[in-house]
Amino acid sequence: MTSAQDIRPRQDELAAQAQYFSTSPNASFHSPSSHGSALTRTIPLPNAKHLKPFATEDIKVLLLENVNQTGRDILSQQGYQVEFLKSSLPEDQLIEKIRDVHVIGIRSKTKLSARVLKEAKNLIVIGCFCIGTNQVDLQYAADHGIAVFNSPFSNSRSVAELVIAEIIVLARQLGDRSNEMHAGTWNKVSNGCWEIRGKTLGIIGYGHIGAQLSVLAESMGLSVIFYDVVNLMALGSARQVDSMEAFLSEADFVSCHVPELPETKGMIGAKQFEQMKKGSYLINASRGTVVDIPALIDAMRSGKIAGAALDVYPNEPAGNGDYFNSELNSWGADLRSLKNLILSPHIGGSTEEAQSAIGVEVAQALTRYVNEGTTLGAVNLPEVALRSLTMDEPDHARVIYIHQNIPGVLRKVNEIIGDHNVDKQMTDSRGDVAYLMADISNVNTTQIKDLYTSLESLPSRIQTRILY
Ligand SMILES: NC(=O)C1=CN([C@@H]2O[C@H](COP(=O)(O)OP(=O)(O)OC[C@H]3O[C@@H](n4cnc5c(N)ncnc54)[C@H](O)[C@@H]3O)[C@@H](O)[C@H]2O)C=CC1
Ligand SMILES: O=C(O)C(=O)COP(=O)(O)O
Repeated sequence: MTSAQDIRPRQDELAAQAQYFSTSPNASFHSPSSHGSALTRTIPLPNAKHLKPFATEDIKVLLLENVNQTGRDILSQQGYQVEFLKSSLPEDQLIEKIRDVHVIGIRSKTKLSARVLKEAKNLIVIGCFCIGTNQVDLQYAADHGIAVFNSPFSNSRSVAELVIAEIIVLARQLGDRSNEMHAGTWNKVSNGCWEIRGKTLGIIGYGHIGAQLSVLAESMGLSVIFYDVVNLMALGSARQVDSMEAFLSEADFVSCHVPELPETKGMIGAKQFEQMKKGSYLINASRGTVVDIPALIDAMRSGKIAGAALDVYPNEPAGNGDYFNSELNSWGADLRSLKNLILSPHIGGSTEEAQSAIGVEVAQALTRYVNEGTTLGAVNLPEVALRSLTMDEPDHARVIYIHQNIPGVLRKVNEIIGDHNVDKQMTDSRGDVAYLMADISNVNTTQIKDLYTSLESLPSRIQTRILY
């Protein structure tokens, strides 16, 4: 039986490893072949039940934006050092903190730009505890061997349910009536208030959220049409409309569910409001940049649009209690003055169910990546996995080699590892970056160090890790 003590490396082993790897190349982070030495430390863990590449207590994790307790627990139980903050950080503070950490967990607010990631010398993986990954420079991360994971659908239902609520609230001007009652005014009206039965909901972006919304809306008597750049199977009686103009002219409610992309920025602007039905409604719970807010304000003031619900904004405050101000957004005050406009603080995915599931899903992906190198579900690297290495055999090692996707690399890598018995190997590429994982046997510690040095010296190298 292996005791908990057995799976920790001895202090003298740690010291020897640290010394060995402190001599590894440590040039500037700009070069793909120059990640910090902490990434490539190989700590032997004989008899460990699960493969652990580092002394787990060396792994530093920074969690921002109030990541759910479920995720915090999973990471802490690994023995990692977990620092948890409730809000996001201003860029200068983020840069200070990110320098140190191997793992960062964020939600939709924290921008991990190339400028920030350039400072992240020890970072091997980013967990987006949300769906969207537009806040991360995915290409920069891939080019530097930093994997990015997200939770592709754990909060989709929560968003769809919120939108259903908003459709009814807008149709009945319920937000305004509630505000009036809070202010002490009784204002019983039916003018401009409608049932949703028989009306048409137009969904832009028929992905995970759009499709959930479609099913819920039909069950409440709405007809559903959708617009998407991809030809998709319509659920129930929903119908895809190919032209945006035809789509907009038919819908009573338009709800946006596209990712933030160059093509979706400002996709609903003055021209699109012009094409919408008079008295129709707009809902945006996707990303703040998708809707041109000054154009929305104009369309609502003119009476073209009878109501709108916004959950997301081009600039969002860093944390709870912060002022949703007009200094950040010149139109902030104008928005707050409009009638039948629901403003919510980016809560589409904020339910207990969604956050708890996301915490588990992303924390597990991070743990698998750190401990085993598995990239299944990564959004910016090729997806590679091998069945678990049996640690009962101490002469086994797992080689993880992230490299530029150029001709001749595999031949060179296999020349290096080919002196040993390669039990299994998998390699895949995505754009300019390739990921190789190989389990080798009949290899001792000295040979592993030689392997590491040889792999590091290849010009194609982005990152080498050897787990044993
Ligand atoms: N308010 C909130 O709290 C939340 C917001 N979101 C946002 O919602 C977005 C959508 O989420 P999912 O449905 O999971 O994404 P998804 O990737 O499953 O679906 C997006 C759909 O949009 C389509 N699309 C892409 N570009 C388009 C374009 N130019 N025109 C028309 N359609 C286009 C895609 O083909 C796809 O079918 C996320 O990217 C995220 O930004 C997600 C979760 C929570
Ligand atoms: O999942 C997403 O993409 C969201 O927009 C939800 O973001 P949040 O986790 O609430 O910051």
